[in-house]
Amino acid sequence: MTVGEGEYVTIVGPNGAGKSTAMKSVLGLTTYMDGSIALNGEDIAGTDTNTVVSKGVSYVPQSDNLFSTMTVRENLLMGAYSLEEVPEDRLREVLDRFPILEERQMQRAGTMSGGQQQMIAMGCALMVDPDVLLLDEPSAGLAPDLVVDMFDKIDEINDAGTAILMVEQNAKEALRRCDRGYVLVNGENAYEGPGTELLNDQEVRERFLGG
Ligand SMILES: Nc1ncnc2c1ncn2[C@@H]1O[C@H](COP(=O)(O)OP(=O)(O)OP(=O)(O)O)[C@@H](O)[C@H]1O
Repeated sequence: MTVGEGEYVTIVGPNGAGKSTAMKSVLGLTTYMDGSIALNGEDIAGTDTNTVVSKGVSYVPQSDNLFSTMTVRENLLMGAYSLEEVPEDRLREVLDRFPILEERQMQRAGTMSGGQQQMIAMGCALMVDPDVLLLDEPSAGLAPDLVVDMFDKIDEINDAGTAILMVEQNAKEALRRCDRGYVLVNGENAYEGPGTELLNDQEVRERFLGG
């Protein structure tokens, strides 16, 4: 799989295909037996997570992606934990990107709605101003109208220049929004191509998109 500069790439596929594992492998959060991982041409296989983040890759896990007893502001500052200094201007940019987080800065993260919690997690990941943002099922568990808001937010982040690699169960919407997509099956790329091409491919539709 590749993600180009500023590109928006989606991975879809059945449960257990290895989508989350692929992301965790990039971040050094799991072990793997084969394959290679490169960032800007540099081999980063086996690199520890902090170093991968410092090289411009950030990640929002599917669950357990925030500190529920800490405030929104504290959570965002934790996103910058790996940096030597808390970048005040970056905090400002993240709060501007998510106005609800600015309003609720002093609220405990665990008391906020599912959609808002997902925004906190995304805000945390953006604190390091990543070149590539990895998102594992950002729309999981959200009400349909919030799903649209979430995808709009991701579009905005991508439009601002951050490349996106996103795993999504909401496959049709994800493929509609992205530049390119992969359909992962049993740990292998079964199909790949521009999102709209996959969306219109009859075989992909029948096998993975519910017709
Ligand atoms: N290439 C692989 N080789 C061996 N085991 C793998 C591989 N990819 C994934 N697995 C194992 O398969 C299981 C499911 O993988 P993973 O959670 O990445 O799937 P997923 O596509 O993200 O599924 P879900 O949609 O349910 O989250 C995990 O236990 C993982 O360790």
